[in-house]
Amino acid sequence: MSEELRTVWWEADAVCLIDQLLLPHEQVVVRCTTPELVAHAIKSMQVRGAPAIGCTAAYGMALIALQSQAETVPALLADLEAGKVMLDSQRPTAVNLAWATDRLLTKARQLSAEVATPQALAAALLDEGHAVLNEDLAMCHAIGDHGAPLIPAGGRVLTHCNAGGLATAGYGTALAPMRTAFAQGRNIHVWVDETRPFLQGARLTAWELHQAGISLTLITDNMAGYMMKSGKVDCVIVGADRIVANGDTANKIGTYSLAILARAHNIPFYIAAPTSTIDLTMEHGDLIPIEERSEEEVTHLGGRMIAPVGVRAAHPAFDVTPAELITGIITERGVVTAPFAEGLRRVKEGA
Ligand SMILES: CSC[C@H]1O[C@H](OP(=O)(O)O)[C@H](O)[C@@H]1O
Repeated sequence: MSEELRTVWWEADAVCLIDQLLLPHEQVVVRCTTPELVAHAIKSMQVRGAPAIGCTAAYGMALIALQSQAETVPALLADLEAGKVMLDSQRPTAVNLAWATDRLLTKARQLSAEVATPQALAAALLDEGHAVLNEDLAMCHAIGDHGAPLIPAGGRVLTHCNAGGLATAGYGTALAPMRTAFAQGRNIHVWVDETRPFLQGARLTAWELHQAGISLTLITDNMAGYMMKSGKVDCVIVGADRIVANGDTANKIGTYSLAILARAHNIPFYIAAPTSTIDLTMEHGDLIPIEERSEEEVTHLGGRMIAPVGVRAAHPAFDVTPAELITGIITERGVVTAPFAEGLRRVKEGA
């Protein structure tokens, strides 16, 4: 199997990441040498996917500390508070962004009484950024271990968007069960939704699975129901951007439709996500902020206008799947099934 993918990493005083806007035909590394470049990478989706955004933002906070001109620790804390506001504002739906900036700011406050200089605090925050990344990698593999046995004997999994290594530090969430089952020698086939309008499936998931040697078929989003009705899908596994206390889950636009189709065809529908994607502060899915992205991402394809000039387009980038349509939520601490509230609290609190 190809060398394990790395999506975001720290190197030579910069947050480095694969420019996902250029995949699959170009593999270009972006070096974010300033917090503003980190913010741009998140907003523009050079890096995307909830856990990958979280890892990037964690290093973004460390970069803010390392480049701060603060002469005292309290002044550095003020810079970090402002930096959190700036980074959190780049994208609203994936909870991992605010989770990561909050973790780094909380760490800074905890250490502020112990460290003597802003430089010492900055060094400690870089270590925390490394911890976030390494924990994410471990969580992805654990999700693979818990998720692989859930793939039915037929091994035919439909997935949506990209919740693979490119959406995490590496290895992936929704793709982790397929990667792990494949590594265990199982016969796996993945139906990959292209995922209009940003084409994360066609450009990123297809690239990842092809690189890993895992069998796949690319389909347009409107083929999913046909494949299910034709008996070609054994289960659905998708990622998540925010899972709230009752199990309602925000994920890429089109996920809700898949959940309805899966229920209609009695096909198991799984969410795969690390516990960092669980947000117990929100009671239900109606509270999840849904990002509206530019109309041009719908009216244009590959930089070329596909709609008539002057035509408006809607572009909600996510939708919410109600908990009652979800068979199970695969986390690094095990699989949570209905009733979700107690199980999500258990895995989130690490019990
Ligand atoms: C493992 S999180 C992946 C998640 O993020 C994607 O959204 P985007 O590409 O806009 O960042 C999509 O919802 C994926 O399921």
